[in-house]
Amino acid sequence: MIALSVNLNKIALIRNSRDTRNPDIPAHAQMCIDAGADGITVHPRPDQRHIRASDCFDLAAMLAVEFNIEGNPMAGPRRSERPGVGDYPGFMEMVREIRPAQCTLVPDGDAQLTSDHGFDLKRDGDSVAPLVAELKGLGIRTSLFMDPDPEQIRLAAQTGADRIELYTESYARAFASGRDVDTILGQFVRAAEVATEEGLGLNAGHDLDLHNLPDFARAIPGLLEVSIGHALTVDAIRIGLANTVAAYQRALGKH
Ligand SMILES: CC(=O)[C@@H](O)[C@H](O)COP(=O)(O)O
Ligand SMILES: NCC(=O)COP(=O)(O)O
Repeated sequence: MIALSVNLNKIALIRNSRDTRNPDIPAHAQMCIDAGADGITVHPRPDQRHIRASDCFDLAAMLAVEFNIEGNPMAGPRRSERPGVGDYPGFMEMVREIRPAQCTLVPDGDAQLTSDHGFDLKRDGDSVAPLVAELKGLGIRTSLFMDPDPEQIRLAAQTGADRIELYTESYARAFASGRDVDTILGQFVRAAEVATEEGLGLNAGHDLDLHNLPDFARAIPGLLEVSIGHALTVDAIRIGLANTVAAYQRALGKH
């Protein structure tokens, strides 16, 4: 069965628009879990635009499901610019202390609007591999955010990573446009096959939604987990959180 890990970034974005604890991130996580979510994902960025370091510690203290923390392993400490908000301690510093079930390394720069590319391990493999080794040494399942590029995925296996997360925006865009869907989906099927050949577990995420998820879930061999936040949050506003989580579980083939 493919696990659904709900990403809480956009809930935190709403919370940050006021000096408030509403929505309360741990309480919202619990509602997702009560509605059937298999895990919780957050992406604490250095500017703390949405998920803050404090949210990660609050969630770690209460979650009874898998906790997946995503982020750039090279992101160092950053002083908070907002009164009452603690500083960002650095991504690896935070993960070392929290030791989540899974850590997904994402090569995001500070100026990016959102995650928009996977690792280039031809260039960065030598710097990523020691970080993977350290995280695995801490008992943390380690995943790398990757484009559906077989050569890069083979390099991901050489870093010692446990899993990769396929960056699915190209599929989501093709699905929305109706153009080249089979070709693009075929790229993801091949990427999944290579991941399995290399002994890598397979996750996927970014811009997945209720429309494009069923075909993706049916087509991709060995898919273990999807992490979904943006579209899921919008759907929850439209049809309610419990209905939304149930709808995404159905879209994954669970009834
Ligand atoms: C890595 C990825 O694709 C998403 O998990 C990421 O968390 C999206 O970040 P934003 O929610 O900041 O757009
Ligand atoms: N890793 C993908 C994720 O956690 C959420 O991405 P999105 O659904 O917000 O695009």
